[in-house]
Amino acid sequence: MTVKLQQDVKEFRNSFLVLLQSYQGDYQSCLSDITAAVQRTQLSIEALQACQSEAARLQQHLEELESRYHLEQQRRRALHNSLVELKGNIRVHCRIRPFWSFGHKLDGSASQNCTTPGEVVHAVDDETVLVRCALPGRPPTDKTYNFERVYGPAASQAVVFEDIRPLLISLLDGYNVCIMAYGQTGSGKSYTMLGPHSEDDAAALLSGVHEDLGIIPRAAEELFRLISENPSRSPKVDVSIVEIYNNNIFDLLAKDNSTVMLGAKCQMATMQEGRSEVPRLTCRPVTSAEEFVGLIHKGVRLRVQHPTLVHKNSSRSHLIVTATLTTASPLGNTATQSSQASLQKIAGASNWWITPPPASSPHTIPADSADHPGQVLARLQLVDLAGSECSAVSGVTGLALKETSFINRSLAALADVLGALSEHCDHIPYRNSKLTHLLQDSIGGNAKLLMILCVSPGQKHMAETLRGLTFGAQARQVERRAPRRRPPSPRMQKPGMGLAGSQALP
Ligand SMILES: Nc1ncnc2c1ncn2[C@@H]1O[C@H](COP(=O)(O)OP(=O)(O)OP(=O)(O)O)[C@@H](O)[C@H]1O
Repeated sequence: MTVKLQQDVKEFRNSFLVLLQSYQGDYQSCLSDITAAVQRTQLSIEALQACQSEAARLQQHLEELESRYHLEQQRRRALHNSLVELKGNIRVHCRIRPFWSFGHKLDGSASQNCTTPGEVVHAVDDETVLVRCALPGRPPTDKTYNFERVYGPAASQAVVFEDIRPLLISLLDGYNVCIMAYGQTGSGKSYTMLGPHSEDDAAALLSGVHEDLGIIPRAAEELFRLISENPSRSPKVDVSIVEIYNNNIFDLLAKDNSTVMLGAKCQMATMQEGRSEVPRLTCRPVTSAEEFVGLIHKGVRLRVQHPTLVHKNSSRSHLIVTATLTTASPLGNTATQSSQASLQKIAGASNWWITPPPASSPHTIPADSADHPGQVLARLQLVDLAGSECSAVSGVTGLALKETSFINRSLAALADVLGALSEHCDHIPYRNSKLTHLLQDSIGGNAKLLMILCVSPGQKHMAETLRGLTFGAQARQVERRAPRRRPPSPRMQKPGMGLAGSQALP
């Protein structure tokens, strides 16, 4: 019995030992698996860390490349601007207004730089516009247009004005400057130049919140800010406002009560030297941005506006605001031939803000009279053109149809003038329309001319949009004389009388 028990215990021990050995084998292989897995994990962590540091290196490299690219872009743009200036090209900026479905404004972000069905015009980058042309029965095609600057629908009034600011510095440097908004009806010209409309009062478009203000009130503010930076040579500023309605010129600042509805009708006259002028045009001196904007209020209230199917507050006339700057020349009316030579030198200097000579100098002249000889004169023209439109689309009839046809004819005359200029024709047909006749010196003369091409992004406006973009692209091709500073002329005309009257340096 005892022997049997001992035998059982021995067998149990043996089988236990076999079992234990097999578990030990499993344990060993498990352990080596775990060790291998840990090693693999460590390798992965190291690889991950290596990847992470490589990604950080690439990110840094990318940031460096991006900043170099932006720098290069800025340099390229500066070179392009110098080239444009040297060749006397017209600068064209294009602004795409927000998209409104069913002709109504979308609220908030819906219209901001994202694609909505029916929205066919896009800003690809800040120099390229893309139009997705989808005609029924044809595969969609993309057309691109390049301009000096392109603003998408989200661009604020402040961003648009930032690119205008240098032109005001040029104005105070003695250059004539013209900024003109062109585009289809309802494409945002008045919004860009003046600000948003008020339902009841057209002039209230200037009294909105500051961030909504357009180029004209901002330019008035900037002009007087720049003037205040150098009070010793404060120029005198005179403002005139005219509209061209049905190919007639109306003085919107005329006092005459009988003309209160439209302003006084004016004629153009050609002076002996061939300059075109509007005689007896009202010209008001202003001493602050508020006074300047006050006059614009007065003028805009008289401007002709009618609703069309496209646009409720459609401007039916071209509005031209002219600010004329008169200041004391650094040399006075006793200037001799040699002083005239230094005058030319000063006119060619990089900064117009020239410290006046000491009071004892024989060249010193009083700075406060517009008629005083030896004055430097520069002119700023701000133009809100009436909208180009297809009468079939805008739904106009009767008198409105007549207005539309005058608007379209004057814009066609503008296109003809630009076409003749770009082909360097001997005859430029400025006199085919009051608009081109009045703006002759700004378009073909020595002014720095910026055209702001406003476009609607919707499919239904595509034909007009393509026409406008083609017009803008052609305008960019026009090479005029390089803009010149006005020389301080010994006998300067009275400011404001000659809207188009400026003389180039010889
Ligand atoms: N960028 C913009 N952001 C917000 N609203 C805009 C913008 N552009 C235009 N609008 C609005 O669109 C409407 C039409 O614009 P606007 O009156 O400036 O067009 P227009 O081109 O001057 O038209 P018209 O030639 O018929 O006078 C207005 O209600 C204006 O406030």
